[in-house]
Amino acid sequence: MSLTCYTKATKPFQGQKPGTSGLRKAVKVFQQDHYTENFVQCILSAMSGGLTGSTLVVGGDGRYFGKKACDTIIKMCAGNGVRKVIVGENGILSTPCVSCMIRKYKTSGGIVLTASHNPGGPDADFGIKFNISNGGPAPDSVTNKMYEISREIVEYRICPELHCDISTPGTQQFVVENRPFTVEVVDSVKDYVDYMKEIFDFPAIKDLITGAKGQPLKILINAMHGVTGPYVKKIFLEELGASPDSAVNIVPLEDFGGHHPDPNLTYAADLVKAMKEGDFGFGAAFDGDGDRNMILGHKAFFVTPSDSVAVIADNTDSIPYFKKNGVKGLARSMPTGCAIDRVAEKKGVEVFEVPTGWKYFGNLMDAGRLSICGEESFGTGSDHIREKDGIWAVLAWLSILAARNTTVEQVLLSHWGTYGRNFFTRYDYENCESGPCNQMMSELDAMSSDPGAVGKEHTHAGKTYKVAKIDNFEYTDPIDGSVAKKQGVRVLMTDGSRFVFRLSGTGSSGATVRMYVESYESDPSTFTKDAQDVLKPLVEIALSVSKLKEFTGRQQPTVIT
Ligand SMILES: O=P(O)(O)OC[C@H]1O[C@H](O)[C@H](O)[C@@H](O)[C@@H]1O
Ligand SMILES: [Mg+2]
Repeated sequence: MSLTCYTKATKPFQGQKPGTSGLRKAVKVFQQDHYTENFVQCILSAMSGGLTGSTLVVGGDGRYFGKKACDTIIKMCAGNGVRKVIVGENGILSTPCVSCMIRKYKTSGGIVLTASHNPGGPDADFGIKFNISNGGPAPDSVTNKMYEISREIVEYRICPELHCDISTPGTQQFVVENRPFTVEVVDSVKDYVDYMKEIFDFPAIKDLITGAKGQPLKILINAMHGVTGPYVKKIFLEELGASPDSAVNIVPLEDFGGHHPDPNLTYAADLVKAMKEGDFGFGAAFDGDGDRNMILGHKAFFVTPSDSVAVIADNTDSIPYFKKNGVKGLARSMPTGCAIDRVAEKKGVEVFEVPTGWKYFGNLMDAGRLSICGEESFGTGSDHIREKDGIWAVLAWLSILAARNTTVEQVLLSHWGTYGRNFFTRYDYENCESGPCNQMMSELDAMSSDPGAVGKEHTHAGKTYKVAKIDNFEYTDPIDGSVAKKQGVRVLMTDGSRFVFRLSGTGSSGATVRMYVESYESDPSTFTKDAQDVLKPLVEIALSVSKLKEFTGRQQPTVIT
């Protein structure tokens, strides 16, 4: 029997503009009649190359509304002439896994159902993101096209009679308007786990964890009730032989147990506490969709994401993938601490500074100029896929510990001994009023064209910094020449210290201000100092230059990293 498709009349919704990582809004917004359908139609209509004969990967982090959205997407793919949809069992696929599968099966792209690290549940957030055929988030050219379409949309195509069961792996064949249409429900973890086994030396990591060659390394992995739970279970417990108490919160929940599934010192406080109290040598947490990670050592020794990527880049000889493919270039997002730049210099490879957002790394990777990159926002990854990858980062760290037979803290101390330490901190002011924050940003922006601001000295608690340059970061992609403007105001000091202000692109309501502060120290006696103490004078100067407290009305940040 051939199923019938329908063209449904609709009207544009305001604000269907994909942000840094897709369209993120409250679940209630997505639940409005036609809202989700409109946006899915925009994705499908914006796909270059057309849909006939195409295959798409669909899956997400298991948050509330994910299954409903999967069902809608499958029906609309059928209605729009897509040939095949590959969907994770129960709609579950981590973001790195979607990227991996798009590349492995050479599909036209994929749709990821996640609001990443934002809370989930009926009163929380949902999100839809489109990834292109290289496996990475759609670039601005594509998301702008989606947005243009969303402003003029009058109809969408759907096959409402198509009922498919995504709860068990297997292939389901349909005939839709006399065309074949296939839905393949796949095991959520298999392709990803197979790939990790190619990239890393699993037996070496297993020896480390089980103590085959000495003391076992006790690890504690906290999946924060996000999508990584099944991946953690398979990889760390089953493949690498970690004991059952090594993994917690590994059952994905639609509301992440009511928490923010965000691996930082505030929202992953239970991991920090357990690491402080227990005798674990290594701890890690991931965000809702599995692309972010936080790494901790014994007694909750904190590895900043900016240092984490630099350490991985410095130790590629511990990872078979890089031994095989070499390291072509390194990169970080602009606000990320500059530790990796020093590694690139020593290794004699290119280093790139891109705007915030993983999508900016994709072209460089596709052009064979970038192997390892990271962001201060707990994102670390490589050109093995086109998303950042939390579990990959943990396996990279465990590979380094296995090869060097040492601790997390010792790895950092020896890294700083070689390169010096880039002290880094980030202050977040979440959910502020948008108007005053925009005003603050435009006043900061105005300073970049004020010649009087450069050369000015700022002093706090006996420390003086002299402004060398102020700009609003602009990036020209070396591969396709596209330009991203106004990516954050940077105040650069003559000694290489700096602070940066930008507004978050991932919040779902109000404005979140991010302030990033960094200073470089080469004196070994400073290396073990607390970053907050070392950076305090510059933090105070940044607060006073920006008049942040006046604009936001906030005396304290919501989160300090
Ligand atoms: O815009 P923000 O809230 O600072 O978030 C920035 C981050 O958002 C997501 O996680 C993106 O995948 C990252 O690439 C980006 O760094
Ligand atoms: Mg994420």
